[in-house]
Amino acid sequence: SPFSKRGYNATTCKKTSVAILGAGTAGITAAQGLTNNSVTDFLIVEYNGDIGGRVAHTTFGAPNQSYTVELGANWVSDPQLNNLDRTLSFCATGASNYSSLETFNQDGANDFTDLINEFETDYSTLEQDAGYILTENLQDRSTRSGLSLARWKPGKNPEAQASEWWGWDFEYAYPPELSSQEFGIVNYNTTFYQYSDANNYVFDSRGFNAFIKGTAATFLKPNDPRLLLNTIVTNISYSDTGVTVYNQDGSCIDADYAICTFSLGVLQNDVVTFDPEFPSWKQMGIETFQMGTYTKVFLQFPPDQVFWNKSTQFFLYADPVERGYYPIFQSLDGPGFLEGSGINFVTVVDQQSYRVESQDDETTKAQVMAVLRDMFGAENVPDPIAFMYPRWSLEPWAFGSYSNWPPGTTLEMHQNLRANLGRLFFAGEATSTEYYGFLHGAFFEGQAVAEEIADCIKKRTNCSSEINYQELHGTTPLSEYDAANGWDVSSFLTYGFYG
Ligand SMILES: Cc1cc2nc3c(=O)[nH]c(=O)nc-3n(C[C@H](O)[C@H](O)[C@H](O)COP(=O)(O)OP(=O)(O)OC[C@H]3O[C@@H](n4cnc5c(N)ncnc54)[C@H](O)[C@@H]3O)c2cc1C
Repeated sequence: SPFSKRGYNATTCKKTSVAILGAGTAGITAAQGLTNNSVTDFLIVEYNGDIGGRVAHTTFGAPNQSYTVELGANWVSDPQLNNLDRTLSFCATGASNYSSLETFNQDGANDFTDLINEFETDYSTLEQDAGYILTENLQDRSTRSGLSLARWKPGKNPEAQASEWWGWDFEYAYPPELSSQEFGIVNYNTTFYQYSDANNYVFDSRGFNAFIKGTAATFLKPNDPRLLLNTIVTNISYSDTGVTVYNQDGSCIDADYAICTFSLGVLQNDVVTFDPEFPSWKQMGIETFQMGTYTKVFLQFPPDQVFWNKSTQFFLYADPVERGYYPIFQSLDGPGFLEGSGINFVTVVDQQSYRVESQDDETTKAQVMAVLRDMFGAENVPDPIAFMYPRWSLEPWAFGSYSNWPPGTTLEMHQNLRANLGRLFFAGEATSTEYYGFLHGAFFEGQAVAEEIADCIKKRTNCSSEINYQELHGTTPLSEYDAANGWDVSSFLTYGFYG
């Protein structure tokens, strides 16, 4: 038997009907879904001391000038806001205006909005081609080749690269060469065309996860014994009749069913062992999808010495050497946001994130300050009074920020990531076919799995297995674009250019 199980005595395991592993968005909506279906015998097991997962915030700023800032998820679109939960509507948000943008290079202000416009025109062709790929069931390709076919060729032009980063990497946390054209476009369109292209930036002093806590409070009492915080799962044994969960503190849980909501990063890093080992179709699903990293580096300047235009939201920087080197600064000290805060933050993704997250604060601060002084003039930029950033790629309960769909990867492969193994089910942002990466992806997946399990419990029958593919094919037949494969949109023909 696996090492991690040595010393456990099965008779002392806590017994429950459903073990929910993780108290992030998917875990909490799963518990809500069970409750709504009269299944109240569940245990939620969470690594951290609080619920919320990757919707996480902290207090940032100099003494007496501190504010709540979001380390993880930050944006939510308007109708989504109401869809998710009513408590969300009371979160303070500001509308992000992506036209409120100034562009820079190493010599200061430099207007390259013509390149951004050019990218947007070619992106429309990319979208249209993605529609053909999907509806004609053609072979997928990378967004890089899709963009090249649409005549977008940034080459080594730093301003063109920055325009492209702003239009692609900023959303997916991966460059175009590592992203699927077909599903990347699906992902964007199902969110921003289906819901709304209004993207609201949350800056609520309670933190964005107030909505998850608000949701949890509708069915969990204060200190509810069903919520096991600070409990680290190390091994999960599963079969067609039940699941046993072993924790680092020596405790264990015997459950009829379990829902694993751990991030793709956690699954890929082998920090939790599964018994029996995953079959190859499952392992392939896990290893094929990608866990991205997106890092927000926060700076606070003396509020009376703010050196940027306070009516502008975004400041895009084109580095002459490295693509994606401190590319986007975002002001929180502006109308509708944290006015008077002096806070500005810069976002990096992918390889730049890994570099920033593995170096110390002082090194990163010196690099960011050098960029800001190139952009705004050394004489105008004072030293920051506060500096901080999270290290998502190193968090043992996340190992990254959110998932991405690689080029040439079929819906069948994604279904393998979603599908259950006996009584062990999976939910989270990465298992969402349309909304992977997004908070609402996790939200819907948690709910859907809960409904499925509640149904099995009520009918007193074994859950039938979710579909999986032992043999992967080059493409996915159109007939498989259905609910059984996680494809819930009524018709993709109504989106984008086919609308
Ligand atoms: C920097 C960043 C920016 C983002 N921006 C946005 C955005 O603007 N808009 C948007 O919609 N989405 C955004 N996201 C994505 C969004 O945060 C996620 O999609 C969503 O929060 C994922 O929820 P989940 O329930 O799937 O996973 P999680 O929130 O990761 O929940 C899983 C839970 O499992 C727990 N866990 C892990 N391992 C163990 C273990 N061994 N034992 C016990 N518990 C464990 C974790 O602690 C966690 O609480 C962003 C994410 C990051 C990190």
